[in-house]
Amino acid sequence: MDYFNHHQGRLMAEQLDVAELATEFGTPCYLYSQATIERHWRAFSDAMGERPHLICYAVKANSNLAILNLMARMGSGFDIVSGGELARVIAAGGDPAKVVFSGVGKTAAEMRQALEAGIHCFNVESEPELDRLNAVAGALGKRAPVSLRINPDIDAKTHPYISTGLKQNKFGIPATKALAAYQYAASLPNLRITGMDCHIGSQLTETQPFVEALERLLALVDALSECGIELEHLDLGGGLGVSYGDEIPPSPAEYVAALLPSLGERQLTLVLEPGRAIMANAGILVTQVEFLKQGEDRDFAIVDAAMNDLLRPALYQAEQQIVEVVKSDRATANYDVVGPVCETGDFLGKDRTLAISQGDLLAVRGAGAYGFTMSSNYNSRPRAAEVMVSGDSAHLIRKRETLEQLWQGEQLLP
Ligand SMILES: Cc1ncc(COP(=O)(O)O)c(C=O)c1O
Ligand SMILES: N[C@@H](CCCC[NH3+])C(=O)O
Repeated sequence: MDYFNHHQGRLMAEQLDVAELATEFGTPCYLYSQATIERHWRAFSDAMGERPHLICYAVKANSNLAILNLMARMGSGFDIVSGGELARVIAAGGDPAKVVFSGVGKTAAEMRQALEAGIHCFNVESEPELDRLNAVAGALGKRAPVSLRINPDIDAKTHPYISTGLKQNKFGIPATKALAAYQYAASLPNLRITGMDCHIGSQLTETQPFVEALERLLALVDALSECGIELEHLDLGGGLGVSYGDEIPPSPAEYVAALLPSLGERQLTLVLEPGRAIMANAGILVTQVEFLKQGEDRDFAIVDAAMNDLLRPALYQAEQQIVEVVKSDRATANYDVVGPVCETGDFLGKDRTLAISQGDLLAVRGAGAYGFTMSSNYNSRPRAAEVMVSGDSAHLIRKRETLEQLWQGEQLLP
C-alpha cells in the first residue's frame, strides 16, 4: 500500500495508521507519502522515454526541503518563481543547472542570485525584463540563458484565477509579438537565447489545450528557425490536473503521448514543469473536530484546521474530499466543515456527509500541492507540522511553529 486508503475502517498512510500519527504529531498536520511522490515523478520521466527531456518540478506546489531533496535525488530539475525558491532548491541539494526561473516580476537581485548560481535558463516574460537581465548579466560579465514565455491565447478551461495563457492574463509575451521579441533578445549582447516556454494554466483536465498551445509555439519555433534563431529546448510548463473528486484527467503518460506527435522530428529538449500532478494526491491534511454546532440553517463541524492552513476552498471554491480517519457506524449528518478563523470564507468543505462526533479526526484529501505553501499565519495561527511517511516509518519534515516564532524578527519601539 503506498497511498492514503482505508483499511479495516482506519485511514492508512502507506503502512501507518493516520490516527496514531495524529496522536504523535498533533493536528492540524500535513502527511505526505514518499512512495506516491516518487511514483508520480517517475510517471512523467518514464513517459518521455528516450526523448531528451527535463522534468522541472514546480517548487511552488510544495517547497518543503525534504520533498525538494527527494526530487533532487531522483534527478529532477526545478521550476522556481523567486529567489527564495532558488535558495530552497540549493539548500535541498538541487542542481542549479536544472533550474528554470519563471515569473513576471524578477528583481535585479533575484537575477544576480540566479546568474551566480548558474541556472539552466530564465523564462523571460516581457521586453523590459530582457533589458534588466541584459544589464545585470553584463555587470557580472556573464551571458544569461534565455527562454521567452509566450502567451498563446489559449483557453485552458480551468478556474479563472489559475488560467494563465489568455491574452487578458499578465503572463508571457503575446504570440503576435514573439518574433520581434526574439529578434530584440538576439540583439542584446549579454543574453543567449536557448528556448521557448509557455504555461497556460493549472488543473487542466483535458489534453487538447496543451496540444493547441504546443502547436502555436511550434509555428513560432519554425518561424524563428527561418530567421536563423535555433532553439535548444521547448518548455510547456505545468498544469496537468488531478482528480480531487469526479474529474478524470489524463495520466502523465497520456498527456506526454498527446504532445509527442506534434513535435515530429524537431530535435528540441522537452521541458515540463509539473507541480500539482506530482504532489496533490501525495498529501492529506489531518484535522480534529473541536465542536459540532447546530445552526438554524445548517450544521457545522468546527475543526482545528482553517483557511490559513488550506486556502484553496476559500480562494477558488475548490472542492477537496473530506473523509473520516476512523470509520464508525454513527449516524451521518451534513456539515459545513469550518475552521476557527474569523471569516465566513473560512471553510474546508460545504455540505459534507460525515459520521462524526467531537474529538474525531478528519482528513482533507488532495492537500499535498498548494496546501502548506499557501498557508499563512492569519489570526496568529502557527503553521502546521509536515510529516513524510515512508513504508512503516514517519519523519517529521517540518515542526509545527511555536507561538514565539510568530513574532520572530519583530521589534518593540525603543
Ligand atoms: C510557470 C509555471 N510553471 C508550472 C506551474 C505548475 O503548475 P501545476 O501545479 O498546475 O502543474 C505553474 C503554476 O501554475 C506556473 O505558473
Ligand atoms: N494555487 C493554485 C494553483 C496556481 C498555480 C500557480 N501558477 C491552486 O491551488 O490550485
